[in-house]
Order: sequence, then C-alpha cells, then structure tokens
Amino acid sequence: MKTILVTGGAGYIGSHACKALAAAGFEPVVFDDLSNGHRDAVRYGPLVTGDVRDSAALGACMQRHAVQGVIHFAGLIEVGRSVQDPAAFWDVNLNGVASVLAAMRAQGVRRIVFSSTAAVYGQAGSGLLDETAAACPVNPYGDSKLAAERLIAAHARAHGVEGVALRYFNASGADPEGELGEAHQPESHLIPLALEAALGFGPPLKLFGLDFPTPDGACVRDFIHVADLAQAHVAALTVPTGEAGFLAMNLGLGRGLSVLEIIAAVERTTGRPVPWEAAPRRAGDPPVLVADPGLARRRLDWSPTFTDIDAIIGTALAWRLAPRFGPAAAHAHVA
Ligand SMILES: NC(=O)c1ccc[n+]([C@@H]2O[C@H](COP(=O)([O-])OP(=O)(O)OC[C@H]3O[C@@H](n4cnc5c(N)ncnc54)[C@H](O)[C@@H]3O)[C@@H](O)[C@H]2O)c1
Ligand SMILES: O=c1ccn([C@@H]2O[C@H](COP(=O)(O)OP(=O)(O)O[C@H]3O[C@H](CO)[C@@H](O)[C@H](O)[C@H]3O)[C@@H](O)[C@H]2O)c(=O)[nH]1
Repeated sequence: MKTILVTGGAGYIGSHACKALAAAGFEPVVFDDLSNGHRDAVRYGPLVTGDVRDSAALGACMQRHAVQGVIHFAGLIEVGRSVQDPAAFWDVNLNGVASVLAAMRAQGVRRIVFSSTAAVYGQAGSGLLDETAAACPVNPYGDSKLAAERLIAAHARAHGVEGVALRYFNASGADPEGELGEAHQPESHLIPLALEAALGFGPPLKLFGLDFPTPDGACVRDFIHVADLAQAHVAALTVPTGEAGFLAMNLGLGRGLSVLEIIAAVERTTGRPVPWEAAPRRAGDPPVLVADPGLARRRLDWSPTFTDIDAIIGTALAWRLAPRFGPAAAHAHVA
C-alpha cells in the first residue's frame, strides 16, 4: 500500500479524497490544523494535527508514516475574505506550499498534487477556459494560488519534483453514501446557503450582483461534484508530468450555471422556494468561470459521473438533512 500525506484532509474536498484514496488501496495520512476541518471527517487513516507552515512537523510526519506522495489541500479558500485580508491568504497559501515542498525535498518525496482553482483565470473571458487561457487573477486568493503553482513548477525544474495542479471549478454536493459533506464554519458557499434558506434554517440568501454581463445578470459558475473531484486526485498521483515535471489541469463539467439557475435548482430539489434578496456585488467575483475539462479527461482518463445539477444538489440536501444536524433537520419535510 502507498501512503499519501493529505494536508487539509479534515476539510470538505480533502475528506472526500481520503475516502477515494482508501477505496483505491492507498493509506491517507491527514495533516490538518482543524482550523476549518472536522476531526470526525478523518475516517480512512490517521490524523496528525499541525500547521502546514511548520515544515519540520510535516517532515517528521512524512518520515514516521513512510509517505510516498502528497496531496496538498490545506489553505484558505474564500474569495471574498481574501479581498479583506490578503496577507493571510498569501501567508497560508504560498508559505504553506513552500513548507510542504521543503519537507518533501528533505524526505525525498517526489509527487505533489496541489489544490488550485479556477480563480487563477480571473476575467479571462466568457467562453470555456482551457489551460492556455491567460492566468490573470482578480482577487488575492487567485493570486496566492497562481504563485503557489509557479513555485511548484520551479521546484520541478530545480529539484525534480513532479507537480500536478488541479484547478477545481466550484466544488459541490456531498458523498453519495452520506458519510461526508460540506460543513464550512462559517459557510460562505452558494449551494449550502441556498439550501439553508429554502429549509428555513438560515436567513434569506443574499444574491451578490445582478448587473454582471451575463444572460440573466448573475454570476455564472461551473459546479462539479466533490466525489468526481476526489476521483481525479487518485489518477493525478500517477499521471506522467512530462519533461517539465509539472502539469496544470482544469476540473469542471464544462457547463455554466448562473446563481439564479442554482436557486431554481435548489427550489426543484427541495420543493420549496428559496427566499433571496438582491445585494451588491461581492468584491473579487469574476462574472463567468466555466471549464474546458478536456485535458483532464484525456490525461487522467477521468470523466465526471454527476452531470445533473439537481442530482448534485440532492446529495448536498441529503447530507444537510442527516440526523447529525439535530432534530430540526431530521424533521424537516421536503418534497
Ligand atoms: N471548495 C471549492 O469550491 C474549491 C474550489 C477550488 C479550489 N479549492 C481549494 O481546495 C482546497 C480545499 O478546499 P475545501 O473547500 O475542502 O476547504 P476546507 O476549508 O473545507 O478544507 C481546508 C482544510 O485545510 C485546513 N487548513 C487550513 N489552514 C491550514 C494550515 N495552516 N495548516 C493545516 N491545515 C490547514 C483546514 O482545517 C481544512 O480542514 C483549498 O486549497 C481550496 O483553495 C476549493
Ligand atoms: O451567499 C452567497 C454566496 C455566493 N454567491 C455567489 O455565488 C457564486 C459562487 O460563490 P461561492 O459559492 O462563494 O464560490 P466562489 O466564490 O466561486 O469560490 C469557490 O469556487 C472557486 C473556484 O471557482 C474556488 O477557488 C473557491 O475556493 C471556492 O470558494 C458567486 O458568484 C457568488 O457571488 C451569492 O450570490 N450569495
């Protein structure tokens, strides 16, 4: 069995990746400071608590568990918050990667799969974005992720690291078997907040901007199921990285849905209206981000199994209504 260090493995996407790794015969060792993760989401291997900026602790963990590869999820994730507090994002997202790379070098670990993002593209255009599109982030979150990608690519050239950057578009849904799901604290993401509003557990959804240059005026995103993202990470551990030693690939469905279309899908899925109110644009939001996922499909032999937004939201709804959320959730009646 190959042991893989999964930084941020107590978080939303990382925990789903650990499940996929375990199913594929790997042992995932989670390294997480639990700042935004959950101890009970670490179910498929050991948990080591620590900060990814602590390279010595990472190195000791790699040595103790005979780690053979790294998947680096740990980081700060909210686009809006990055505009308010850019230094924190540069610190955790860039210094975190530098620390992981230093520990890998010290321990002779070659492969790193990195959580990158559609936010590296910024306002590259309104068509499908492939990896040749200009990387011009429009928020500090995207800046920090692009810089981290470049540092990995430089390590590949200088030190023979093999780096794979997976540029996720919008992660969504929950484990179809109901073991894991999205539980950010506080939650800032569209689908969980729209579900909260529809179920009467949260306030009306604030819709950030109806004056974008899109067909209905709302932002357009590409929502990809978290279990499909997880599966791509397993393939990325062994994909050839070529002469450059570095490969960046989009993970999305290749279909854009506007915030208003997501609200309509949540209404269909729950059978309830989503109370919402118009709010000003959120700083740092590009109008349209939709993937051309062709490269990942070819190189990773990967294809998403969830292609229907109602089915994706259905898994998030099932997770939200599970008894772990308390009696209100268990007794909520949905269509
Ligand atoms: N959610 C999305 O739609 C999305 C899209 C594109 C990229 N990403 C990237 O994917 C990764 C995972 O995102 P997520 O949605 O699962 O987020 P998450 O917040 O659920 O998971 C991140 C995990 O990292 C941990 N962490 C944060 N700072 C740390 C530190 N300094 N040391 C150790 N652990 C630390 C947190 O405790 C958490 O468990 C992030 O790097 C994010 O930028 C997410
Ligand atoms: O209460 C809300 C929350 C979100 N939105 C809008 O919904 C869209 C999606 O927002 P959100 O769910 O917060 O995701 P993003 O800001 O697109 O960012 C996610 O997706 C990016 C990739 O596209 C990742 O890099 C980030 O880590 C991840 O948080 C945006 O237009 C938001 O303005 C609202 O209108 N109201």
